Amino acid sequence: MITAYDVAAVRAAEDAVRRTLADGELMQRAASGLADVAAARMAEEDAERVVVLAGSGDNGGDALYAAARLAEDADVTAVLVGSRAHEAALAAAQGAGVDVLEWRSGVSPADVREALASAELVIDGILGIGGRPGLPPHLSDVPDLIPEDALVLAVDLPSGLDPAGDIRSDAIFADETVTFSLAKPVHLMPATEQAIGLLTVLDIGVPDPDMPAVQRFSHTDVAGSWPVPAPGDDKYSRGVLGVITGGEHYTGAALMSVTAAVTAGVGMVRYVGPDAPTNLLRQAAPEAVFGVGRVQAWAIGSGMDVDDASPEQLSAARDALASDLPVLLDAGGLDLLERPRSAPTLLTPHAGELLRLAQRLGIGATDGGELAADDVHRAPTVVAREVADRLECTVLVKGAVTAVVPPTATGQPIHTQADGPAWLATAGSGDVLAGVCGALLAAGLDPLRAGALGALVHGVAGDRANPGGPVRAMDIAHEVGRTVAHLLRLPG
Ligand SMILES: NC(=O)C1=CN([C@@H]2O[C@H](COP(=O)(O)OP(=O)(O)OC[C@H]3O[C@@H](n4cnc5c(N)ncnc54)[C@H](OP(=O)(O)O)[C@@H]3O)[C@@H](O)[C@H]2O)[C@@H](O)CC1
Ligand SMILES: Nc1ncnc2c1ncn2[C@@H]1O[C@H](COP(=O)(O)OP(=O)(O)O)[C@@H](O)[C@H]1O
Repeated sequence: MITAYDVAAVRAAEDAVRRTLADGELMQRAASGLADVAAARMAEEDAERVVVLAGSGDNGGDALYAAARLAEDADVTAVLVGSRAHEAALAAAQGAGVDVLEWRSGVSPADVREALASAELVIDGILGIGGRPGLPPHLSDVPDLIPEDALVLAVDLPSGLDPAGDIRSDAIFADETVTFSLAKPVHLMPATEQAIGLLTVLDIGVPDPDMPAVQRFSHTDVAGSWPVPAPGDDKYSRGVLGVITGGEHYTGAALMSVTAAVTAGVGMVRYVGPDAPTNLLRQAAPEAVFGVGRVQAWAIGSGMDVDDASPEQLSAARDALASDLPVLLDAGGLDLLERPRSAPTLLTPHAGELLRLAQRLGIGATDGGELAADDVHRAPTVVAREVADRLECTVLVKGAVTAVVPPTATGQPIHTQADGPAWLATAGSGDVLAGVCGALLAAGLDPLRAGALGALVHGVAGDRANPGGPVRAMDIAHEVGRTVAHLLRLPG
């Protein structure tokens, strides 16, 4: 399990350790680890010219101490970009022969532009966990001044990112981020992760706080979490999933969700839908049985328009929502949930569906205006959290980084997964995800685990279905069973 802790918990853990150490020792550990990583990358890339961007806080201090260490073997320039600089670290850098330039405000000075233009490695120590989202205004063109082929190493986090990972903002994009002992939400959240690059966590001796803020399953966690049948199991004890998806128009959604549930290893699927998808399924997914019956969980709504759904589908969906069984709601099914349920409930919207759902619930933008697509794009997990709190259910927001957000009152961490290639953005891919997560709900997993493990397996299956190339949704569905077998075999 990969785990991240919120900034307040990280600071408290660091403070507790710092009190037991000599003054400045923790920063020395951070700087020395950072310099080792930088030196290793320079050796790999045959790079000699380093530019260190150093801000006002301790993040700049880490970067300047690392600059001092690197100056023994490389040509190092430090650019002071904040209103102040960490005094002792600056003195160390100067003492080691680092060339120091200043860019404290206004447009970039010519000597800074020149240094950056010839940099082979740029160390970004402008802002760390004390940063507010967005680059300081005078530094907004820093990303454009860094040469395309220079390696960018961020200290703790790429400057400009929201340390809490809630809000998307202008930031430096790193090839690698070196953080210290503990990952923070910024490293794992959908609004920020894409700027992190490779994440390297260096141990500087800070122990894990009690409560994580974000968790992520690794591939090797699947073996301990996936429902594996025991000799005494039968198809009913393994879990029957009721599937109410597709319709006369979106027949394929029924096929993809049912196929994925079957290949994910559900005990049995009962499909409820009109003639066209039913006839298709009789041919293409003969494992399914048809009509309402006893189930352990429901997956409702993929490719199902509430205005167009069959009366049998609508009545089965309403009965499911009124029952005490776990329910997954996707796509059109999201329109059916009007109030909190007492049973486990997992919503699986993409960004557009999340916007529609939030608007229907009267959730506004932070400035008090009407919520718009851009608000969801900027802060997907913040909107998902509002929906989760109001409907007392778990909300899985799909994307390159998929986040599974429980209601605040549960005190559970958010889960995020980023296991699949962008080729997964293809019609029907979400229907497959609904089938996999539904199978896990039917097996008795809670919505948070069902959503996170489902997203992991869906992503890995998408990759394995055609490594490095395009993938069609049905191929993801067909790959799910083999993917589960592959993941279950991984050594722990
Ligand atoms: N804690 C530990 O034990 C260890 C910590 N370590 C390191 O310390 C780092 C945290 O250091 P930190 O707390 O000094 O915060 P940091 O991010 O460097 O500077 C924030 C300052 O910048 C400013 N500012 C903020 N946002 C801004 C913006 N958008 N635009 C413009 N200015 C902005 C703001 O100043 P203000 O504007 O409020 O006056 C604030 O004071 C951490 O990431 C890690 O690298 C390691 O050494 C290991 C041990
Ligand atoms: N850029 C991306 N990288 C990786 N996965 C993605 C990306 N974009 C979308 N996905 C995944 O593809 C699936 C798309 O689901 P969805 O939008 O509901 O498609 P549909 O409604 O056509 O079935 C989701 O699982 C999502 O996480």
